[in-house]
Amino acid sequence: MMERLASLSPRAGGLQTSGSWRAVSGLGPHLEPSQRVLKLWRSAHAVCFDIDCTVALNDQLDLLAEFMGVGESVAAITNSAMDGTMSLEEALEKRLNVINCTPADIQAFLKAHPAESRLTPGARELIHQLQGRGVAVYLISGGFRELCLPICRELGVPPKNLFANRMNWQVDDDTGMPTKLVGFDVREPTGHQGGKPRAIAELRRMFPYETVVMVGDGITDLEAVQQGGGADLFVGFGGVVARQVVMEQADWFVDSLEALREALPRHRVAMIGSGAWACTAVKLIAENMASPEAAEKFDSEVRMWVYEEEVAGRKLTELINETHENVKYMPGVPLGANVVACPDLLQTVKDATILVFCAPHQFIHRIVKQLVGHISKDMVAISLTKGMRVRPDGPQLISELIRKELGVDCSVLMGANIAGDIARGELSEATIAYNVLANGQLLQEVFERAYFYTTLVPDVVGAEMCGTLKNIVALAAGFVEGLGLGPNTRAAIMRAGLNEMRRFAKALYPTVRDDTFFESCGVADLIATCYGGRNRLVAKAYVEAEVAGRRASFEELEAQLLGGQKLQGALTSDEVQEILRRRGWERDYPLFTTVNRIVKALLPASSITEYKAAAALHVAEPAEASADDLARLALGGVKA
Ligand SMILES: NC(=O)C1=CN([C@@H]2O[C@H](COP(=O)(O)OP(=O)(O)OC[C@H]3O[C@@H](n4cnc5c(N)ncnc54)[C@H](O)[C@@H]3O)[C@@H](O)[C@H]2O)C=CC1
Ligand SMILES: O=C(CO)COP(=O)(O)O
Repeated sequence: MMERLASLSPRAGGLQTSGSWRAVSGLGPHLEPSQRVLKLWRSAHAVCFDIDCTVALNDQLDLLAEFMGVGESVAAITNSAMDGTMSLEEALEKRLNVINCTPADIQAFLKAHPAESRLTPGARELIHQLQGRGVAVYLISGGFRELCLPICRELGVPPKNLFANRMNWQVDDDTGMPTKLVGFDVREPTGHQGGKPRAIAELRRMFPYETVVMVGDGITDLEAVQQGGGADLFVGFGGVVARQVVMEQADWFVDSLEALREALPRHRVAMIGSGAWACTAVKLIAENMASPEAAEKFDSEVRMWVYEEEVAGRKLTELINETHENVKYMPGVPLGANVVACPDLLQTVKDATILVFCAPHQFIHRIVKQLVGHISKDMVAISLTKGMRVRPDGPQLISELIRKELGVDCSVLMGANIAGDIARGELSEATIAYNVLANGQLLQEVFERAYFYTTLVPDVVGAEMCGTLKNIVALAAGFVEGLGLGPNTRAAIMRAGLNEMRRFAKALYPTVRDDTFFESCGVADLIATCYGGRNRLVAKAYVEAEVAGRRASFEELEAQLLGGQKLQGALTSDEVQEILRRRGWERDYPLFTTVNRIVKALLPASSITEYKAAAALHVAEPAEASADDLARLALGGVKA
């Protein structure tokens, strides 16, 4: 086919584009797409397909005519319309007159020619793949609904996305049943010249599609880019019939739908971070990307940015690439042979379409700054980092930072996700919070595993506030555990913590939804972290050291106990306290305030059980609380 097309020379002289709103792309045939064309195809928000001789192997009306024994005379009229030598209205009218069928004839025709036998090879797969990427697919046909609907259904396109003509029937006065074909409903845009651009303009009025592509074989499809408000790109299809005018004027001319499918980009995921959770998350992602079902949509390779360091005299990236294991942060867990560790941040994100941020929160700002100017605005970002930044003008969540600095949409994944347990395949759940539903759904495909359930919620800020603030409550839970107290006290502290989390989140961001606190990112993460996390572990050790008279700072304990992993709660406590202090809210959040006073060694850890009183004390910084206050607290003598 390609050889035949290549040998056809474009029509001599200028192309007829009378009244067109933009110049055609130049003399064709354009058998290879230009960069501009590829970009439009790959960024399409909606793709409109012609049916006859495009997604279907025949012209449906011609096939019906053949079935009715008037094939030749109707085919001649069809070709005149497709080549532009007869108006569409006139051709439709003439063809229907010649066919002159009854409803029973149509039923018999559909039975003799089931929709699946009429599909062009590759049509179903292409449409399925486009829909899987969140692209809206429409069928816009100059044919008739009666014949096109079964094709629409067979292709998985919702019937409401079909634009086509309707036959008019004479109705029997006695039975009320249709009996005889008497023309067509002229109110449908598709029954007229310029009907396809009009249908597209109507779609654009209803939906915010930035880029719309029309794919078809005929002159009426080409019109879609020649009139204002129509499509942005016209792909001529010559796999069934190659029409000279279409071949010459199409922005891109293909002879197989497979070529369009192959030109769709595959997503590529890059992970930024290589600690315990980053490694576990990359393992989940790599398992998904390596699966045969993902091959059409995703590149199997997942690059992981590693903050380079030496481990046993070797570079960590080299060790990971040799052993497929992060021997320092997640030893004994195979990450997947398709994970490639990379010490160069820009190299890691090159060609990526999905960026996963999972570095400890104190490093994110520096990382993001290095990425500015190297990230396409189409990139889909997600943050797994739990924490926030505090600037003089107020708090900034990590997703806000990413969105603002890089100009990309940023979702978050938060939940009860102790990294080591998930790495061993223990069932867990997570919340994916999105701003753009299509991005949330795409990210679900990236993360969801049989042992890792994900739920979508439309509250990014709420989910991220939950993930951030529960780290403070986990410190309180660790203090309680270190004091040797039982479940009642831990539950009391967790309940009070949840209450402060919710109030604080809503005070800062009134759009935060209460429901979010019942998702995995809310109460479930609070429970998991208060019973099993690193914040709890270090806080417990802090109390034990204090009780044993060997005071150790959080930094010392982090280094001693976590082997390079980072504690987020102590920093977050300082950051949140800064906001409370500036806004004069310290007494409204007594648990947060008391935890911070303990973290800063202004109060003993035992004051956690009297957090209301402890927060009400006047504790001036940097001077510590008075010896009297401390003594009273230690003895449990202070009342709220
Ligand atoms: N570990 C867990 O179970 C979970 C962690 N998270 C969150 O995920 C985020 C990342 O935590 P993990 O992956 O567990 O990391 P981690 O705490 O296990 O490891 C620390 C990471 O920081 C890197 N690092 C050290 N210095 C750095 C620097 N100057 N610049 C950049 N990176 C540097 C290290 O190379 C290492 O990859 C945190 O916000 C944490 O709260 C969320 C859910 C579960
Ligand atoms: O966020 C976590 C679990 O969901 C991990 O918490 P830690 O950092 O306290 O281990």
